Amino acid sequence: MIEFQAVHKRFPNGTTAVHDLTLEMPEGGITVLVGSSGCGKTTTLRMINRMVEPTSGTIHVGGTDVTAQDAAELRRSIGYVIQQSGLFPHRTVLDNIATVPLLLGWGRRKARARAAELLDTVGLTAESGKRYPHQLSGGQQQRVGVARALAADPPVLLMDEPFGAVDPVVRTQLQDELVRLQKELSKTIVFVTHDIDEAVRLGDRIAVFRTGGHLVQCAPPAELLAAPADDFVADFLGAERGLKLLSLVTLADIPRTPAATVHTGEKPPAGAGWLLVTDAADRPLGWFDAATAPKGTAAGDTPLLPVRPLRDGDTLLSALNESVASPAGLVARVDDAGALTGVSARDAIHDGAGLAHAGALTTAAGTPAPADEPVTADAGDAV
Ligand SMILES: Nc1ncnc2c1ncn2[C@@H]1O[C@H](COP(=O)(O)OP(=O)(O)OP(=O)(O)O)[C@@H](O)[C@H]1O
Repeated sequence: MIEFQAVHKRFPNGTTAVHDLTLEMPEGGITVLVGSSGCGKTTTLRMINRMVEPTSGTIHVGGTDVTAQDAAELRRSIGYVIQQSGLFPHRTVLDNIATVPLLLGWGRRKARARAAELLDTVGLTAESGKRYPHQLSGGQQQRVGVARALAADPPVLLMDEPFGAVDPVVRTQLQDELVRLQKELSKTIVFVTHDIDEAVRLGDRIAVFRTGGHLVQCAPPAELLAAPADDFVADFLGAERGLKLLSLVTLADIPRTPAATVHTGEKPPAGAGWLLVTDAADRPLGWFDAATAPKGTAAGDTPLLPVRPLRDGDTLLSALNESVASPAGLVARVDDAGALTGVSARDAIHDGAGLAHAGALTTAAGTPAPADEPVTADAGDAV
C-alpha cells in the first residue's frame, strides 16, 4: 500500500502543485490519477519515488517512510514508465531492459536472461531484443518501457501517461496487455492519464484532481460514474458517464429466453417472425425475417441479416449497442464454444442497465467516508 498523509508540494517559484493530499493507494491494485493539465498528477507520482520531495507531509510505501531510504536505492526498487518510453537510444532493447538488474549487480548473463524473458511477457519477439529503440514502433517502444520497469520485479510500478503518445488502436492493445499482465503480477500500480476512458478501463480506484493539486474524489470507477462528488467531477467524466458505467458490468446476470431458431435450408414454421439461423453446431449465422419472406422461402435462400453474438463476459455496453443494431431487437447469447444459449430482449438489457446504475449508486451511498475525502483545510500553505 502507498499512503499519502497530508502531503503538500510547493515549488520554489511559489506554485502549489499538490495541496494537502491524504490518499491511500491499495496494494495489488491500479490507482489512476486523472485531472486536467497542471493539476499535480505527475508531481504526486514523482513524490513516491522521491524524484520530487514533498514540502510537508509523509509518504509510506509498504509501511516504510520513503524518506527513510536512500533516494537512488528507492528509485531502483520502484518501476517507472513514462510517455516517451525514455529508452537509451544507443543501447539495444535487451540491454535497455537489463538496466536496473545490472545496476543491482545481477551480472550480465542473469540480467540478459531476465530481459529475454520479459520480452516475451510484454508480447515482443526475441529478435526485437537485438534492435535499437528507434528501430521499433511507438507501441513496441512502450512495451520495452514496461518490460524495463518490470525487470527487477518491483512491487510498485509508477506509470506516467505511458500510452499517451500512441494511436488509439495501439493504445487499446497496450491497455489490454496491462490488464492481462496485472492479473498475473498484481503489482501496486499508480497510473497517470488525461483520458477518463483509460482510467475507467484500468483503474481499481480513480483519484480525480483539480487545478491547484486538490484531490476532489477517489473511488472505484463504478461509484465515481454513478455518484460524482460535484459538478467538476461530473463534467470531467462527461455527459456519457451512464454509458461508461455499463462498460464495467457484464451481461452475465441479464435474463435470457429460448431463441426461435431454424437451420439453413429449412422452411420456417407457420406464423414465425424473426428467426435466428444456426449451423449444425448451434452457432448463430444471421437473422431471418420469416414474416416478410415470400411464402416457401427457406432459411438461407435470401441473404441473412448480420448477428453479433455475445458471451456472458461481454459488457452491458456492447449488449446495449447490439440490441439497438439487431434487426430483431434481440441479442443472441452464446457459450464459450460459440453455441447459442438463448436471446435477451432490448427491454431486459435496458432494465439491467438501470439496475446496474442503481446498484452502483447504492454502493456509493453505503461507502463510509474514506480518509481521502476532499480536504478543505489550508494546512501547509505557509510552507
Ligand atoms: N519543477 C517545477 N517548478 C515549478 N513548477 C512546477 C514544477 N513542476 C511542475 N510545476 C507546476 O506544478 C503544477 C503541477 O504540475 P504537474 O506536472 O504535476 O501536473 P500534471 O497534472 O501532471 O500536468 P500534465 O497533465 O500537464 O502533465 C503545474 O502548475 C506545473 O507548472
